[in-house]
Amino acid sequence: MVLKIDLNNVFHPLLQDEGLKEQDISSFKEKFNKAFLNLREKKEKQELGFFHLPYFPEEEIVEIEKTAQEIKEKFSYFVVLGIGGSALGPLAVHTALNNLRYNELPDELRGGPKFYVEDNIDPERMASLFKVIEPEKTVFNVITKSGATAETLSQLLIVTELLKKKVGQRFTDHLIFTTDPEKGNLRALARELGVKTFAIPSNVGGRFSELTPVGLLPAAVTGIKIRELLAGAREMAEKCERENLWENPAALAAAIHVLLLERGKNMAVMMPYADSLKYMADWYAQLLGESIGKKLNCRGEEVYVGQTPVKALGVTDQHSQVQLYTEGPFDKLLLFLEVENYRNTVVIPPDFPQYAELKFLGGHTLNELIIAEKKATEFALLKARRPNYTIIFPEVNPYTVGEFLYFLEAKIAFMGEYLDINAFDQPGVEEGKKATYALLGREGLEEKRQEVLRVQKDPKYILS
Ligand SMILES: O=P(O)(O)OC[C@H]1O[C@](O)(CO)[C@@H](O)[C@@H]1O
Repeated sequence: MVLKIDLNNVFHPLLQDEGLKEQDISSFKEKFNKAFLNLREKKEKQELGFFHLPYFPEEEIVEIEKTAQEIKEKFSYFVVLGIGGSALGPLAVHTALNNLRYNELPDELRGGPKFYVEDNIDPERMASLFKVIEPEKTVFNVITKSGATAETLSQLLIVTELLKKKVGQRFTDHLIFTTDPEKGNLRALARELGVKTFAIPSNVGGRFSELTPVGLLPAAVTGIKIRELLAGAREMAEKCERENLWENPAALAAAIHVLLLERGKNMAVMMPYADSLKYMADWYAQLLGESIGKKLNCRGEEVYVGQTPVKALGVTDQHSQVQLYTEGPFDKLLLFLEVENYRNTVVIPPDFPQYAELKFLGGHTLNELIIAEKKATEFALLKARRPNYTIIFPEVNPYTVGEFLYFLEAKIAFMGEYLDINAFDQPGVEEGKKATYALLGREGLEEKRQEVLRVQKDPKYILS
């Protein structure tokens, strides 16, 4: 059961000038050949580690599975502390593959301990976490690729104090670190404290790290078959090696995004028709936003390129955003996520004579209804000349999720090549990070602090 990618509604004649023609793809072949060779070279030189993740070393998988088993036996709560790529993947995969009400299930029906992903540092949220977990029965998985992210390290300080109060010097038994193999504060702390630590390969950036211990450990702890995830990613990796543009799913989808971006489709909506895939749109928003939103190209010229990610949920957002998608500006490319077989079936009862006007619904299932609504929306968008494409999950399972994650990562890598930008850095977030540290009084940043404080707020623009 493999993922299918339906591109009909990108090439459909009903789209008229808003869509693409097959010739557009043919004329893109030269760009593809160059991108393909560049990526192959980067892969061979071990510059882009995510390409190798589907072939994750067996001994590391065994170690993850062993640790996950120990956690399941000893702990009742597993809390991820991380942000961005260190949180969105674990959350998306958990939501996709575990019961949607996982934490509410009785112990015997859950695949592992109760699971929380704490990315934001909203104090109300953090305080509320401490009302539902028991620290002495909790393991905190601190995830940060750089080992230097202020949000995550603040959380580490907070839970360390809490743990010390509850379990004393054994607090390190309640911590697991996932970080760079060599660099960063967290790696140094791990050495000093002797905390169990997993490595994120140094050539894998945060937003491409879901198929490393970043995602694999939380998945294994909550009962997800991580070998299946990797097997799905492997199948997709092989497809993304194809040297023919029409047969290479990542390269073709990337070409479509770039061609349509050049024609003003500067927004990319992801709209899953499944609550289980809702957080995939959050994960993808970071992947697309941070990777493709760039001021400079690889030659240092100012290009200000990007495709703004928009998150939506079918059918919920049919009653919220779809009006805009069908009649608003012609600036969007939509990506639907469709599920052929949901893991549950709910029947709409047929025999309620007193509800005569509802007869057309009775006897169907919610499964039929949600699929019909997706197809109807897709049709309405097509008629309104809005290009869209669909990734079809025969079923949401570890294998198809593995395929999906890898497909989108490879697509982003191709987009970066086509656009001649570095899809693997994020210089635009550095100014804000530095200003935060300066405001908190970090040594050596006094000048920056003064610069931030000089940007005065004019009271006349503050209303109350
Ligand atoms: O995993 P880290 O290093 O803590 O970084 C968290 C996130 O911060 C960023 O560096 C910037 O937002 C992301 O790219 C990254 O996923």
